[in-house]
Amino acid sequence: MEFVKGHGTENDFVVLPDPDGSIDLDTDDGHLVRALCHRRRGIGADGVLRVVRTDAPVAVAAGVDGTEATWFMDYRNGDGSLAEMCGNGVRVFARYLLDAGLVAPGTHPVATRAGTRWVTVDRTGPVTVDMGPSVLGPASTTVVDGVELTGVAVDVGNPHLACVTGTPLDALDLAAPPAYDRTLFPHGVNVEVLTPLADGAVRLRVHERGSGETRSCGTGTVAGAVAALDAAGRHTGTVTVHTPGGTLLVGVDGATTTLTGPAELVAHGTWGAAVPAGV
Ligand SMILES: N[C@@H](CCC[C@H](N)C(=O)O)C(=O)O
Repeated sequence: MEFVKGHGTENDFVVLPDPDGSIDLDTDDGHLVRALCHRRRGIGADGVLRVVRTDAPVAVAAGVDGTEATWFMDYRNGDGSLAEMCGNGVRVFARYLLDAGLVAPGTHPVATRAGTRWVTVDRTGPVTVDMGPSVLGPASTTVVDGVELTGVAVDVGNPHLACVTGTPLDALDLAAPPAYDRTLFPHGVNVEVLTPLADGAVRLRVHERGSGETRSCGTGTVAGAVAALDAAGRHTGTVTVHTPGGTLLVGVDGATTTLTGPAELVAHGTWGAAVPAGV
């Protein structure tokens, strides 16, 4: 099985070219995905980006909208679970499409479980995705490393709880899944902790549903920017988001949000391993 390894601000992915959608990623609740993403026994990644044609049976069965897009980003978290969207992933996905000669430099639609996203990619430089509108929800609390934090629900196609806090970020242990309101987030949630907006910028860390603490999260970055603006009494603006893995730029206007940052492919190879038990 051919694979490509890529990352966006160190949020890393195994890219699986599978135009016909013939690779079985579903058996045993995503056993193959867990094996690929395992950092000791596999390739190692936060998630898998399967590259599938929108007219392939698995894409049709997933209910993706193939009217505009030729390619479906079938995203899986490192634990094998499905997620609706991945902001860094879709930028790496576009980098792969360009590198593989499947699209030309420019702006292209990519189908995701959260709908179509338009991604602008060139041979070099950052990749920008129109993330669509972010929807602010109610306030809610979480407990991170024994510290109770208040945040705001933000729907970026996938669920987030973004907590703007004065608590020093570096001291927090984000390895364990934070507690959250299961009524508000019945399908789980990604939890961001971030500093208040200062000089147009924030620092942000994240615990991702299905992947644990990651070095960056694109949808989380947008959720954090929207929450930081909201906390500052604003609903539009441009926010520079510093994550442990790098810096992203978020634009928020009345209609949509955009996410800009690096997206790189770093390796390609062949996965030939028998899928190990116990992952
Ligand atoms: N890292 C991604 C988000 C991946 C999905 C997330 N863990 C979820 O389950 O919703 C990003 O860059 O947005």
